[in-house]
Amino acid sequence: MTEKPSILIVGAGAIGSFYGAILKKAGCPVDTVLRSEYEVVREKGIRITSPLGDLSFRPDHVYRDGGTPEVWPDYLILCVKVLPGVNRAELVKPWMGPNTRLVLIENGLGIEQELAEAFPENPIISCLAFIAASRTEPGVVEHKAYGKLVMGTYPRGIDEHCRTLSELFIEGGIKVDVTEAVVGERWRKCLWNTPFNPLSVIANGADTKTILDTDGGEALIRAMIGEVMAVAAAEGYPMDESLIDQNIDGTRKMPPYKNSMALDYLNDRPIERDAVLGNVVAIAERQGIAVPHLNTVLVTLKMRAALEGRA
Ligand SMILES: NC(=O)C1=CN([C@@H]2O[C@H](COP(=O)(O)OP(=O)(O)OC[C@H]3O[C@@H](n4cnc5c(N)ncnc54)[C@H](OP(=O)(O)O)[C@@H]3O)[C@@H](O)[C@H]2O)C=CC1
Ligand SMILES: CC(C)(CO)C(=O)C(=O)O
Repeated sequence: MTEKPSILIVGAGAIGSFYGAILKKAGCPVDTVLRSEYEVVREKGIRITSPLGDLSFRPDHVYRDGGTPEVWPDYLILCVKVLPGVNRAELVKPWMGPNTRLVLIENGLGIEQELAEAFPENPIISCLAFIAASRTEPGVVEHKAYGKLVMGTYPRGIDEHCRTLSELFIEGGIKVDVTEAVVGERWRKCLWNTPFNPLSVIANGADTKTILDTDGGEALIRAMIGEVMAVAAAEGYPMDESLIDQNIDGTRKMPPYKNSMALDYLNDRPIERDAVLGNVVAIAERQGIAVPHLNTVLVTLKMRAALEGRA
């Protein structure tokens, strides 16, 4: 049997724990770097309930944030929230070896560049997760549904490292689409996240059904998707208008759903406002594209943050 690549998860919350468990199922050695959950995971491992079965596992090594690795991992998978004030390059630096491939499973747009600049010699694989999962208590994750990954080499292409990792995820039991144009796929995913995630926060943690069924809600979402599309097109990623209907129809078919940003808001955690919305508005400004709905939502969220002392 050939030896499987070693994996190190930095940020083993809902997403890191779930995809770490999938790679563990595929036979990879999986280590984790933890902050607040270090003690509990060292003692009890990571517990994951899932429609795929019990995915609980014990990481081969549990490191504490600020530690140093015994060996460089083949793949470092970064799954922390993308937040202002969190320097992700500094966070992963102690764990990156000369041959480590850096894998991002995080939401947002324009989130790879700073890492590509910090680690110009290391291949970067960018992934989009289509999944409903949340941490319910320290070291415990509930995977509710879905789980597909879309992944590609950043900034474009599909290299051998990306191919190998995608095959391991598939072996572990999830669906994967590999793409030559992962940045375009980020824009496609933002058609959903950029309207729904921030709006759910303004609407006090509203789920998808409440957002779409409220008088004017669907129209607002459609307008916001249209604005994201216009910015994407200006950046060289034109998309078919039919994607607006597809996003609305697909969301209506799901049970009422609270996205990851709504859950962060409801649990009094910082939200990924700039990764998901602010960066899109900044690109729109650079491109000279008017995005009045996106801008209104962004400014409103900034006001809320100012009131909460988080600006
Ligand atoms: N949950 C979901 O359903 C989906 C999430 N996503 C995206 O996936 C990404 C991860 O989200 P999710 O897993 O839900 O977030 P979680 O909050 O569940 O997990 C983030 C993890 O990062 C850890 N972390 C933060 N800083 C450090 C540090 N310095 N050292 C070690 N660990 C650290 C946190 O630890 P601590 O507890 O100490 O803060 C936590 O375990 C986000 O970009 C999100 O938008 C995408 C699709 C769906
Ligand atoms: C698309 C969705 C809703 C789940 O994959 C997500 O990205 C989120 O919860 O932020």
